[in-house]
Amino acid sequence: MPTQDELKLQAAHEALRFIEPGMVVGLGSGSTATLFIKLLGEKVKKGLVIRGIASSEDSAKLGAELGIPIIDFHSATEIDVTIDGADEVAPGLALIKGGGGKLLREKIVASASKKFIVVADASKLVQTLGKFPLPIEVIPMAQPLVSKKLELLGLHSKIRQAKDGSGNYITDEGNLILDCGPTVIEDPIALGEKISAITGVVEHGLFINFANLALIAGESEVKQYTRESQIP
Ligand SMILES: O=C[C@H](O)[C@H](O)[C@H](O)COP(=O)(O)O
Repeated sequence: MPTQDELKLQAAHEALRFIEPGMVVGLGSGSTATLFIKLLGEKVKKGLVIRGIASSEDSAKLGAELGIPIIDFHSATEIDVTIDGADEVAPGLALIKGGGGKLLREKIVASASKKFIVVADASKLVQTLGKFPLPIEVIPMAQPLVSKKLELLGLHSKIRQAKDGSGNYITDEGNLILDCGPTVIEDPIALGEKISAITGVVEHGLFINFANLALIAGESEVKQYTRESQIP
């Protein structure tokens, strides 16, 4: 049986089929998107001409190291296709993202993308979002207020800590991440609107109506899911 890392690699590999010469490609963040960036870097070394817009400092650095020309929204305001990972993929291709803390720039990149393709292994498929704690990016000064208001929505939040033990995790934009739940998110659109209405919230990790396609690697194959697909 393939390992989870092997499955992630298979999904990332499948995404290469959607890249054409001359495209502006959105570079996602996280372990699966990183595998895709590495594969894309190999193609660029062999002569593929594309430009990348990165969804995090990490992905920008990696892309540049691999020889992918990294541009920003001053050079192009439209992205042909973005390849990114997800923490949960539910029916309708409703997603939770932000497990790696990059949700804000990821959502900006997704919002500028003509096509947004999720790459993941089958463990990310769920019927209902929320088992993975929902990440919310908040302005540091507002955190206690935001946490209190999230409680009123039934969301118990914790400030994310940096993995190296240096204290609070700080995003690329200098903010905090609150991880909320686990919970059961029956109506992600309604919940997203309520969270966004809290002053001090910068962005949340619910990505609804962003993804057009998901490439999900299971034991025997990489399956394509659209918004109409049943999630097994
Ligand atoms: O902030 C991180 C991103 O949203 C990632 O794309 C997400 O957490 C999935 O990451 P991974 O591919 O490592 O499971």
